[in-house]
Amino acid sequence: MGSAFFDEEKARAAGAPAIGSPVLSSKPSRLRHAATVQTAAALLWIPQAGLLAYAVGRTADGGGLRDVLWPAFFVLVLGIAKALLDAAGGQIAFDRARTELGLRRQIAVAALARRSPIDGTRPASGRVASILGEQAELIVPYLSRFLPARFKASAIPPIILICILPISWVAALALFIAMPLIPLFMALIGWRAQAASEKQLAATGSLNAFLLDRLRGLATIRSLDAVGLTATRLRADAEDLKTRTLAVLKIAFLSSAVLELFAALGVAMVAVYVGFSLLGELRFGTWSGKLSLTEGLFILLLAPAFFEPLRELSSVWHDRAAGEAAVKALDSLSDCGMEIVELETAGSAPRTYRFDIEFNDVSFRYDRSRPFALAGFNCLFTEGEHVALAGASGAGKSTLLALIAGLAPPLTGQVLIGGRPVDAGARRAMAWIGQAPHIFAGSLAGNVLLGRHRGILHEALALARLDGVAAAYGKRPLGESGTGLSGGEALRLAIARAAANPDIRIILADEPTAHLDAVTAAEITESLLTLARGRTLIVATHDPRFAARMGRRIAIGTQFLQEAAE
Ligand SMILES: Nc1ncnc2c1ncn2[C@@H]1O[C@H](COP(=O)(O)OP(=O)(O)OP(=O)(O)O)[C@@H](O)[C@H]1O
Repeated sequence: MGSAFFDEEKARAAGAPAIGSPVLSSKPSRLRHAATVQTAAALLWIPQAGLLAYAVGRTADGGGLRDVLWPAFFVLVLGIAKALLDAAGGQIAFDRARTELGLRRQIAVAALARRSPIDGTRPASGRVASILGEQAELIVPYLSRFLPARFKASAIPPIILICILPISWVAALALFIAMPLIPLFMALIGWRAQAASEKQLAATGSLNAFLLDRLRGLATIRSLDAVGLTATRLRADAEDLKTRTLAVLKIAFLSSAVLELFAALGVAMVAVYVGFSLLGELRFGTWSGKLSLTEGLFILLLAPAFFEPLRELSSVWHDRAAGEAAVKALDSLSDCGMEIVELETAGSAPRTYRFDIEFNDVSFRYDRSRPFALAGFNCLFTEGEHVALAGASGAGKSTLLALIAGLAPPLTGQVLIGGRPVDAGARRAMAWIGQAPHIFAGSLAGNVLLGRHRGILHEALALARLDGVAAAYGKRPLGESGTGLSGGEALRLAIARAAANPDIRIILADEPTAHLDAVTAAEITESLLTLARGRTLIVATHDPRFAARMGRRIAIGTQFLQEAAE
């Protein structure tokens, strides 16, 4: 089911990291290219500073216009090259980051699509929407800004140091002393920042999940006068999120303040040394006696550039914490849970043989802590049979239907359809009619056809006895989640959907007449029986009148199976 629209192998081949891989390490070469280009752009400041210092020095020594114009021209050319390189590097990094995000999202969506709808441990929809839509976006600044900034911060300061050292060992020493303090403090802060970001993202996810859940159940909340309580809980959650967001911001401000302090100290030390050297007060620290104006200016121009990459790293430091937390959150969506049966592509061609359904010694339980929902179950449903599954509530009737549909694999034993495990071909021939079918936003006809050809619409509506309702609605859209349709009409819509699919050979119905009045239940029964002519119909039901219309009745018990031919 899930793999029908996403090929994980393809995504991997395109460079997506494996599910659960905590670091974004796939195809790092393009990011390294981007970082190299941006580093080259930043390094162009060194010749620019040299040219500027030379021009000022020559002017001070009484040079003419010629000594200023040529350096000015080259400074301009280098400036243009620097801007172009910087823009190109930024674009490459951004493109790569968006591609990586897309692949990560695809993997998470594919993993979610594989999760069985009967898996109670599936992440809440609100949390999934928050992670996939909002939190995942934090990966882009992490990749496009933090990783290149880290590369620049590790490459540029040493190169500038190498340029300054031959002129003045004191200036180089001042920068060298200030440099390691910054990464040290950043690392200490970053360690706290990631934990804070993870907590903040978790709080965002759970607030979204809570909000979506309560919005869905707004009618229940109002009818049970629980609005106040819900609002109090929502306020508490929002307060919690506020506290966590402020904690993240506090760390972000702290890291900026620490960096600014050390950067300012470093530049100030160099400026004081250069100033006093030029005034002739200090006569040490160079390899060749006195510091000239050109040399002093060159050092002064390079000192802020020495700290610039570290400053940039600090400004994106928070992106790293948030990005890594987002990667973790996205990966958590790919955690293994109960998965639907793998639908092999080989079996995806329409099946032409008999659709007998066979249970061979099938056992199933939802998780280790629960008792078996089905234990050692053996049964054969021959094609075209109409079977009622009876049994006490919780006996395992819905579970049996779910196993036929391949919504989960059996723990032991086999479920075979036409002698083969459930595959795409068998799935295509199945219709599932539950008690509360999902109604999509849109018209009634659109909901019945689900993209199929309109030619079949009239017949499907007539079979489900839904033509009157359809005529009343016309092209008007149905209310959200089918508001405006009665329970019986929603069920008829589900029957019409099945009738609109000509490939249906097996109909699985889970208590279709529950909660309906006797007349509507009888109508639904008739529609289902008409739909099931020449097809297999397996119905889990507590309705004795419906069960009496079936060809066979099977009593399901947790520990036993009793079959009774009618
Ligand atoms: N998604 C689920 N996750 C965990 N346990 C489940 C899940 N669905 C059902 N169960 C448990 O499995 C057992 C069988 O449930 P099942 O829904 O198959 O019974 P049923 O016969 O269809 O019941 P009913 O007639 O009330 O619909 C029950 O103990 C139930 O609590």
